[in-house]
Amino acid sequence: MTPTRIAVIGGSGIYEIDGLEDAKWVQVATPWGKPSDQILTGTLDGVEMAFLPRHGRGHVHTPTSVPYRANIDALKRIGCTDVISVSACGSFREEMAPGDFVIIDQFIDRTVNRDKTFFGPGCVAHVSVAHPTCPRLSDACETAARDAGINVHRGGTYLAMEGPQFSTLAESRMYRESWCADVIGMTNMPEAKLAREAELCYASVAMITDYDSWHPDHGEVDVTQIIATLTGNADKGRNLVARLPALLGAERAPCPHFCDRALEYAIMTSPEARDPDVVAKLDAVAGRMLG
Ligand SMILES: CSC[C@H]1O[C@H](OP(=O)(O)O)[C@H](O)[C@@H]1O
Ligand SMILES: Nc1ncnc2[nH]cnc12
Repeated sequence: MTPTRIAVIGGSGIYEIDGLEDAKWVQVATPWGKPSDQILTGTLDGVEMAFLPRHGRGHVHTPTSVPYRANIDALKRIGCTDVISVSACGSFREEMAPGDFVIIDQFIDRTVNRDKTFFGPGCVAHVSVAHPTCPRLSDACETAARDAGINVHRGGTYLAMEGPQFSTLAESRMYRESWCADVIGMTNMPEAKLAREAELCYASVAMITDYDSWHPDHGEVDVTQIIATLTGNADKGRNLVARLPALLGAERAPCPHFCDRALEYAIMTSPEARDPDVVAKLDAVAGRMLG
């Protein structure tokens, strides 16, 4: 058993969480630059917590400029074991209505302008992301959502687009009808891939804010409307997060889905061929395998 530390990455409209004991904002330096913001640390029901606002307080980062590698490295570096992403998303399904939550289990990565791996020349690794989210952590999120009285859907495919513009009507229809995506957002990729490389359990909670542009009875996507929906549902998100420590516990057994051992057979570069500078940057993310 090892100590649990639950990280919450808050998306648009979520820039802090309340109720933490011994709460303090800490700056974490990483070899990948500065994270989006300081990290709010503390405990909740006796469990270590960490909160990072993805876009920074005041919403300074675009979906493209979010320093995804620094964020995941910083969370790993301070001992986080589980990462829960909370994100605003558009819906491609009539039944996934604004105000509902979806526990995501698949992604289609359409982002093109982001650093997607910690590895590179001098230390090459290939992890599997066939199942990019952790079922154990997703179970806890689903239970927390149901107990909080949230209308929650278990399972859904998240289309990650580059943005920052919303989709055209033709794109929206294609993602929905041909690609069978369920929700759309701009940030969960490469975040989920990097969490897997860092051997962190990752779950994604999508808060539906709109119907994107495909829906004949709803207009174009509009940020004001998105923020109004988010604000109206902020209590639900807070309630869900508050229930996680009791569900996950202060001590954790190894992940039955191997998220915390994802690098076990992934590193290809032989020890004598590894670049020491590249290896040094991987101290937090892959120290278990390279140290
Ligand atoms: C404010 S609407 C578009 C913006 O909201 C979502 O951000 P996040 O996933 O961090 O909640 C979406 O991905 C876009 O970045
Ligand atoms: N329709 C949408 N498309 C992309 N990102 C979003 N975030 C919230 N709604 C969105």
